[in-house]
Amino acid sequence: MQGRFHLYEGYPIQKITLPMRVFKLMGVQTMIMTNAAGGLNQDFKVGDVMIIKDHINMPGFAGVSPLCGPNEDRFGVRFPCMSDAYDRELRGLALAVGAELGFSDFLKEGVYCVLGGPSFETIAECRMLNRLGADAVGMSTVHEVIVSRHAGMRCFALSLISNKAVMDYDSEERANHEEVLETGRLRAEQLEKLVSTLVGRIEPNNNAC
Ligand SMILES: O=P(O)(O)O[C@H]1O[C@H](CO)[C@@H](O)[C@H]1O
Ligand code: HPA
Repeated sequence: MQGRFHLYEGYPIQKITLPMRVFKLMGVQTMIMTNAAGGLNQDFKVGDVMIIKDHINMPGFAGVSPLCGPNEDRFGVRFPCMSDAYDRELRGLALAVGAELGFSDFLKEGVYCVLGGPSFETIAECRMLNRLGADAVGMSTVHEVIVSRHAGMRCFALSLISNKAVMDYDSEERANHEEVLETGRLRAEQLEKLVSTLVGRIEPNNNAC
């Protein structure tokens, strides 16, 4: 996909995730997703690339899920498991490929938390999310992962740490979209190399539904 839809754009969550079901019907077995995210983990630097190992679905806590409504049995079960949402094998492969490409310095692993946006987080919210176990925060991806997993596709996702979440009341830093876009431009070529090399190494998913 060239870009994606977001909750904050006003789309119903089922429309945001419709492309995943289209991919499933096209025979796609593995979903690779990328996003830009604010770094909550104090060890992360702007420009780091975080392999997502798990997520915290904040909108889900409030009953906002792309799977709300009658279950589409054609795609998956009513109550899909999410404890293995981000494929362990693909995460390992990405770390290995990243090391081969000399990217280990900026390749990390962590937990992504999705919020609705479009406002960036307050300082208190960033502190809370970090204490809850999130390493990065953003406004996308998790809904797509949930629908992909429901449909039995494997998921792999990367967050580019485009900015550091502001955690300190004395800080002069302010989250802004220009910085997000600029960091994206700086890492674009390396991210492309990482993803294309990874794709070349992925074996077909023989366990796919
Ligand atoms: O998650 P993606 O779409 O990469 O973009 C992230 O960057 C934008 C904010 O700068 C938001 O859309 C947020 O979700
Ligand atoms: N917060 C939420 N979403 C984001 C951020 C952030 O700091 N950076 C990029 N997307």
